[in-house]
Amino acid sequence: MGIILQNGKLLNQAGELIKQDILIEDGVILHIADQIEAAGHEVIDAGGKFVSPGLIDVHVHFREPGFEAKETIATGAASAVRGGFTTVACMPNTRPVIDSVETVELILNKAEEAGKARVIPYGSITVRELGKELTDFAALKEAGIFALTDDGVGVQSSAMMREAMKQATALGISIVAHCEDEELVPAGSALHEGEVSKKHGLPGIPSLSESIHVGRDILLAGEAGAHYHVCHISAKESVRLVRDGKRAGVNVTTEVSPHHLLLCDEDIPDNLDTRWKMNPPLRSREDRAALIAGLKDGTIDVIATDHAPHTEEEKAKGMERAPFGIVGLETAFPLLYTHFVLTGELTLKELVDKMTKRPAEIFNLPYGELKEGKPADLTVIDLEKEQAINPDEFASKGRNTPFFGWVCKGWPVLTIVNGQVVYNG
Ligand SMILES: NC(=O)N[C@@H](CC(=O)O)C(=O)O
Ligand SMILES: [Zn+2]
Ligand SMILES: [Zn+2]
Repeated sequence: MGIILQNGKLLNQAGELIKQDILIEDGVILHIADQIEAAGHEVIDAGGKFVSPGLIDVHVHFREPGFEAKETIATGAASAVRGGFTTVACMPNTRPVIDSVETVELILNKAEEAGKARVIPYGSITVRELGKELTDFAALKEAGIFALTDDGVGVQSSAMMREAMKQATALGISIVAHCEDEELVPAGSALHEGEVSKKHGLPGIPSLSESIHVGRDILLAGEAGAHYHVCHISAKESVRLVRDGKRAGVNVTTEVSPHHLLLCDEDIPDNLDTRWKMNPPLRSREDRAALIAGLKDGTIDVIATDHAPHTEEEKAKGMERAPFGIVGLETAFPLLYTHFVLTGELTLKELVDKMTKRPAEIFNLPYGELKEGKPADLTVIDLEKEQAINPDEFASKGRNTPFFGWVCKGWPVLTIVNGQVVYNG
């Protein structure tokens, strides 16, 4: 016996919403048609709502092992499916760092136990993310990593990155980079270096600290023939470099976070509330415009949340001392739908593709599309439902979001992973 999801509306190639039924059996999409007879199957009525391929997020921080007060794999995976995400790739800046087969296995086991979103761990590029010694890429690949990254910090040594690109390419693994040249980042800086940091008399984080690594790495990726992916792109110069790299035939891809698309440094309140503190920082209004342009012209491939939960106590330490990072899984779709699709900046299909099909394509995942024979990962989204963002309702332990109180439409109401209903809100 399978499940029939009846009465949902699916996007077709032309971007129109068409009413279709979906038959799911043994975790797989068996059949999609205008109408499928119940014939003994369990029926779920989608009530005319939008049925999307399950959302994919290639950049989340789940904090386990080591920082379980911020988030665990179970709470992170529950947060993911509440936000409509069926597959998430979790970052290795845990303690221990995900630099060994044992830690990869621990995460895969915890994710399996949680039984919510599919969680695929990144392995670190360097041992303990210290930038001194490469990890055993072949062993990590064998253990089931998503890709390699030292997210949280940049790989400072060009020689180390050059060698990483060579080894990863030989094994068919992507290199994913947090781009930050530490020498260009003043101690204690928290805001983008610009008018707003000046106004507050604070040292700033220059765009160059990101763009220098983006440029360097695109050259290295070109040499190695690597797939190189830039994390949380934030500066207009970085967008230009990625655009040029693509034109030159380098296999460079990039992601942007909802907060960098929606906010800029001018939006940071004068009291310097730490819910506006993340790395990279909110940059200028022109940077934000360049990110939107890059998203539209395909320079920026995907949207990823960089979900980065921290405790209330840590975030209460003030702009200079609080940790960088905001949560994002449970607000991404409604925020982007409301502020980009309903405003006419993006079509629904463009937004959904950046959160499903495209991340699957660039990382070779068998998900991201509603097609017969594909794993049954899908999300029912109520495009009419309107409500305010309320962090107290999050499944995540993290409550640190600058979007509290924002009224949005487009809330995920039902999430299915591998044919199992894992969220029904
Ligand atoms: N983005 C952030 O502000 N913080 C991330 C680290 C990172 O993504 O670089 C974290 O781990 O908290
Ligand atoms: Zn990062
Ligand atoms: Zn991150």
